[in-house]
Amino acid sequence: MDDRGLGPVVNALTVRDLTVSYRGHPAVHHLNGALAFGSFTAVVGPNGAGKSSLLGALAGLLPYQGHIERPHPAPRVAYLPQAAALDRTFPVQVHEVVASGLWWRTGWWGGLRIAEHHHVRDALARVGLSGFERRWLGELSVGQVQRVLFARVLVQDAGLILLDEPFNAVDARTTTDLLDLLEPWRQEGRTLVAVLHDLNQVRAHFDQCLLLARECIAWGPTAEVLSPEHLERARHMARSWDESAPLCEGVRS
Ligand SMILES: Nc1ncnc2c1ncn2[C@@H]1O[C@H](COP(=O)(O)OP(=O)(O)OP(=O)(O)O)[C@@H](O)[C@H]1O
Repeated sequence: MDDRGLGPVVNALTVRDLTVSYRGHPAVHHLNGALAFGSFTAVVGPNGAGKSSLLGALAGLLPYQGHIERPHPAPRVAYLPQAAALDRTFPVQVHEVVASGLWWRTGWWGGLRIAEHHHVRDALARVGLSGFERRWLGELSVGQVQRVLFARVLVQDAGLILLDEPFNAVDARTTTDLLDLLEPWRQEGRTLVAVLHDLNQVRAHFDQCLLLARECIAWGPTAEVLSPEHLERARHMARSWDESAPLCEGVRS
């Protein structure tokens, strides 16, 4: 939650005046706030609100202006991209995708030892894909691919987990199964940020919420953030976006 004026808070991550832009057009404007350790934060907002751009910057994948501050030692970060960003034609097997989440144990070019193979197998079992190790990614359904990506997150054993639309285009049963994986993370004290569109899911599973419409509409306890006034303001902002507007002064791409 936003820590301005609230005194010392131990945060997994703090953003100060964060702006993410593409060719000078800001997708996220001057964002300030923080993620308390162990908090579950949903990022919501209309299409084009900058939610994926924010996660990309937090994951260290996109350039930004402003500051992203992490404690020392910083928690390891796991990032689950939007399914649409994944090339499912890439010839890779399920066990390789999951094992890529073990780089922090093996190094980028390290081979897997027995223990790592067991981690991969156990993670696949937890997401309901026992025996799928040698299947090609391109053979799997959208929901099964999402389970594979969750298995990769599980083996990453990260303190800060970033999920971009993790339940997009997956059926109700898969969503329920994957939502069940989140609750242990709460008990384990992991910090979670997820981009979501289903506000009922947000209310049920996330104590904190950031409502984004390129700028912050509200950031704090979910019940306060998802008020009719805030949601209407976000909708209103989205109607007024002009993709051909002049570049924001001082903003680099
Ligand atoms: N790679 C890119 N190059 C140029 N512009 C981009 C790029 N990615 C996103 N944008 C622009 O940044 C703005 C925010 O996009 P972003 O994908 O972050 O929004 P979002 O809230 O995640 O949207 P959605 O809910 O549709 O996934 C949009 O105007 C989009 O066109």
